[in-house]
Amino acid sequence: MIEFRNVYAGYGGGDVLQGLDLKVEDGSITCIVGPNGAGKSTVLRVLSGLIHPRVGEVRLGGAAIHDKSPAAVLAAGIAQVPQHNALFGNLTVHDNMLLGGYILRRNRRAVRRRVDELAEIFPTVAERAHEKALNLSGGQRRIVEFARALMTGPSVLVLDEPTLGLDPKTCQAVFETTKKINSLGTTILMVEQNVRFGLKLASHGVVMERGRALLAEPADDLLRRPDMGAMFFGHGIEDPTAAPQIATASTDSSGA
Ligand SMILES: Nc1ncnc2c1ncn2[C@@H]1O[C@H](COP(=O)(O)OP(=O)(O)OP(=O)(O)O)[C@@H](O)[C@H]1O
Repeated sequence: MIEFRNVYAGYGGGDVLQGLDLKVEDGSITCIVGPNGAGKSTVLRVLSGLIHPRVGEVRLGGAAIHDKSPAAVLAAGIAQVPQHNALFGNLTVHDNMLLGGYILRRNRRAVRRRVDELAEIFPTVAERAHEKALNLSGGQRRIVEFARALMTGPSVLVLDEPTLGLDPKTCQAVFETTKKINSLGTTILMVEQNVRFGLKLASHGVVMERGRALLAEPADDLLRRPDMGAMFFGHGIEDPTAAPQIATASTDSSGA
């Protein structure tokens, strides 16, 4: 479990996080939503060791991580998928994957074995292995970015606004890839502007406002709250212009 306890943190001009308490259960997909400036991205920066809290603690599996460097946080098992365009376009998919592994390990054989494992899970990694990354479609690129972030074998994957600027088809690839990664045992913590997308994908939802967690509930319950859209986002969260339609096999067959 990841736990933020009474965290105050910011950028020098005052605290953005104002006594944040937050729990991310093992095995969950936890999505943080909230208005602009609520401090959502700051939570991720604190977690990844880019900012250290002025007050409070962040724990992973009971061990304090709030004073660690980004490299140490990665080594502890928390990996982040950059927002987008994170691949080296002129390198092949395979070489991009290798680079993801060399960050932590110099053992070439172990790194190659890990690429093979991930290529079994994500067919794109195998099928496009020798293609330059810049020749992939948006959805394929996202899949490779996610797969590469798994090269270090993290227990937690962090996604910062994974649908930002993406077309609906690529959003669908993000949706399915995230579900797959989670079903294989990786905990996901994400921040998402697209509230409907994020809460449909997540098992747990957290609503942040002014640097604190206002609500923390099962994501389905948050989605059903009639006051959510009006209270925090200025529009109904079922507004089709506010979110792409995400098709899931079990709940929705209307297509993306
Ligand atoms: N690098 C920075 N230096 C100084 N202030 C920052 C920096 N990054 C963010 N802030 C400020 O911290 C506050 C919270 O920003 P943060 O990015 O965490 O919010 P957010 O909830 O993710 O919002 P958004 O959806 O707009 O990204 C904002 O007032 C923002 O201006």
